[in-house]
Amino acid sequence: MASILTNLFGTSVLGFSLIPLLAIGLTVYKYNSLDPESHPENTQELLQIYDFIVIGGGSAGAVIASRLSEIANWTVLLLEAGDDENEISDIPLLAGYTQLSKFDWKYQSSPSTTYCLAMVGDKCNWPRGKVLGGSSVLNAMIYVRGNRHDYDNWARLGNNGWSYEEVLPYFLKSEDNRNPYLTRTPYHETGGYLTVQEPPWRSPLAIAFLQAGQEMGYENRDINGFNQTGFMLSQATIRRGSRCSTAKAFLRPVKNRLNLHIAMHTQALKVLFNAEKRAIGVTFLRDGKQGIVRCRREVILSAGAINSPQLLMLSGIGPSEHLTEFGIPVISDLRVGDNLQDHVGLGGLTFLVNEQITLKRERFQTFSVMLEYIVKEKGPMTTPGVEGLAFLNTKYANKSGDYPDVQFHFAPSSVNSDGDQIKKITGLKDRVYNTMYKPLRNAETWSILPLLLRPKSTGWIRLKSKNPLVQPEIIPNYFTHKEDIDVLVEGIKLALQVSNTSAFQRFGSRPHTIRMPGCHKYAFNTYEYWECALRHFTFTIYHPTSTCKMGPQRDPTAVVDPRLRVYGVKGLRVVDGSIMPTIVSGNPNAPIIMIGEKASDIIKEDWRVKKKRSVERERTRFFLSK
Ligand SMILES: Cc1cc2nc3c(=O)[nH]c(=O)nc-3n(C[C@H](O)[C@H](O)[C@H](O)COP(=O)(O)OP(=O)(O)OC[C@H]3O[C@@H](n4cnc5c(N)ncnc54)[C@H](O)[C@@H]3O)c2cc1C
Repeated sequence: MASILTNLFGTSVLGFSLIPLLAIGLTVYKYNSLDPESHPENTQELLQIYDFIVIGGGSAGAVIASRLSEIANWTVLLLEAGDDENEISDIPLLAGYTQLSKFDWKYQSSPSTTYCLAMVGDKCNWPRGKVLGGSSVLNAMIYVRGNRHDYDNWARLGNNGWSYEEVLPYFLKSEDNRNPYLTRTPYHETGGYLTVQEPPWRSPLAIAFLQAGQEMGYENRDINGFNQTGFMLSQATIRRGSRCSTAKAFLRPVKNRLNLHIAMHTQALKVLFNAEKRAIGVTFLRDGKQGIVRCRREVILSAGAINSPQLLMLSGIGPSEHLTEFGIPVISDLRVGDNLQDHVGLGGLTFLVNEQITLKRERFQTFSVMLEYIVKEKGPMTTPGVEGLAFLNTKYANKSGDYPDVQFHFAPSSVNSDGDQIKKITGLKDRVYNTMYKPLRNAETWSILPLLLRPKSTGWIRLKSKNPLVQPEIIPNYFTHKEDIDVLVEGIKLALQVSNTSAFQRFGSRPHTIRMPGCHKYAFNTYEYWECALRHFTFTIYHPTSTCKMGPQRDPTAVVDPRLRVYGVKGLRVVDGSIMPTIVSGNPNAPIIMIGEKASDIIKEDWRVKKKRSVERERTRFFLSK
C-alpha cells in the first residue's frame, strides 16, 4: 500500500498524512472483511431456496460448504446450531475449558453398571462441538490419519473408491503442513486450507517418550506416513500457535462468497420429503422462531455421529420398530443409530517424577506465559497437552506388525495438574478424585492414555423423545466383548514399561499406586485390578463414529451407499464421522475432513461438474514419488 500511496501522492505526502490515509483506505477497502482469517458473518436474511443445504458446520460440514460453494452458480446454505468460536477456544492448552461451555452439546452416555462407574451417575460425559467448526473447536487438535488397512478394509466391504490409495490424495488436498522434514515426504503437502504442525512448545518429557519407544524396540517415525507402528511427537491442527479449526481453515477464507450463506444459532429440526421421497427442504429453529428453507438439489447432513442419526430418525429414516414406537411415519427403514463405535481406554493412569518438568497449572497460568502466547504465539499455551503419540502391538495384534491394536496419548500432566478442571469435565466422583488424585496436588506427574484402536463392542443411538431438543439416548456398550479388556490390559502393561525405561528412570519415574475406590479387593497391577479400573475410569476419548454406516446395497446394516446417498430416499446424503463403516485406527478429525473433501468431489461428479485437477495431481505426484 505504501508504494501505491507513494506513486499516487509522492513521498512528501507520506511523512505527515500516512495514518489518516491508511485509516480511510482500510475503511474503504473493508480490510477486516478481506482478511482471510477474520470471522465469517452470520447471514441474517436467508433465501427461500438454495441448491444445497448443509446441516452442521463441523469437521466435515465446514469442508463441504466451502468446497460446494466453489461452484459459482450453486447457492449453498450452511445451518449451524452453535455460535462462532472465540479467542479462548483458540488457545491449545485451554482445550479442556471449552467442554461444558456454550460450545458443547453436553451429552452423556446412559447410566451403566459395567462401565463409567467412577463418574457421577455412572455416566460418561460425551462432549460434542455446538459451534461453527463443530468438535474441531473442542478437540485436542491431534492430527492422525489412521491405518492404511482401515481404508482397504472399507473397500473390501464393498465401498468402492475408499481404499487407502484412493483416500490419501484427499488428506493431501487439505493439508498445509508447516514442518519441512515432513513435507519432504510424499505423505504430506503444503498449500491446503488446513494447517498442520508440531506444537511449537514441549516439555523435556516429550523427548524422553520418544527415547522410551526406541528402548522398547519401536521406531520414531511419522505415524501418518507409510507405516503406523511407532512413536512420534504429536502433529496437530495448529496455525502459528493457535487452534486451526475447520471453520478457521475452510470457511474464513471463503466467507465473502456471495453464494455461501452461513446461519448460526440455527438448529435443523427435520428434513422434509415430497411424495417421491426426495428431500426438498429443512425445518429449523433460529433464535426461538421456527422456519423452513427449501433446496433444489440436495440436503447434506453433517451433524456428527450423534445428531445425524437423531435427525434422520426424527425425519422418518431409521429402524421402523423404533420410529413406530414414537409415532414417526417411516420413510425408509434403515439401521440408523446402530454400529456406534468409540475409542475407549483407561483414564487416570498416572506416573510420578522427581523433577520440576511437568505441565502444572501454577507453571503455565502465569502472566509471562500468557504474554509469550499473546505477543510471540509461543510457549506452553501452544501445546494441546498431548505431546507424544504411539501405536503399539500387544500380543493380540495382527502378526503383520503394521496394524497396531493400541494407541498411547502421552501427556506431561495428569488429572491433578489443572486444579479440578479435569475432574469437572470427566465427571469424576468426589470419592475417586479425593482418594486418588487430590493427594497428587503438589506432585510432578505425567500420564499415558492407553486406548483400544478397534473395539469389538459396539453400541447404539436411539431417540428418547420426538422432541428434537431432547438429547438422544447414547448406549456405548463398552467392554461387552472380553477381548476388548484383554487388549487394553496388555496396553496398560506396555504403558508401565515406558516408565521403566532408562529415559524415564533418569527422572525417577514410577507409577502412582493408590488404588481405585471400588477396586480395593484386587492387588495393584493384576488383570483383575486393571479390568476393574477400566470399568471405573472408563475413558472415552470422544471419538464416536459409524452410526450411519456406509455400505453396499447388499449390506442390510448400511444407511448410506459408497457415494454417501441415504438408501430409500433421494436428494439426501450423510457426510461426517457417522458414515465410517468401522472406526479408523486413530483420532478421527483428519479422516472426517478427508471424508468431507472426498464427498465434495463425489457430489460435484454426480452433478456433472467438470473435475478439478488438484486431486488427480496429488495422486500422480504420490505414485511418482513412491
Ligand atoms: C473433547 C474432544 C477432543 C477430541 N480430540 C480429538 C483430537 O485431538 N484429534 C482428533 O482427530 N479428533 C478428536 N476428537 C474427535 C473429532 O474432533 C470429531 O470426531 C470430529 O470433529 C467430528 O466431526 P463431525 O463432522 O462428524 O462432527 P462435528 O465436528 O461434531 O460437527 C457436527 C456439527 O453439526 C452441528 N449440529 C448438530 N446438530 C445440528 C442440527 N440439528 N442443526 C444444525 N447444526 C447441528 C454441531 O453443532 C456441530 O457443529 C475430539 C473430540 C472431542 C469432543
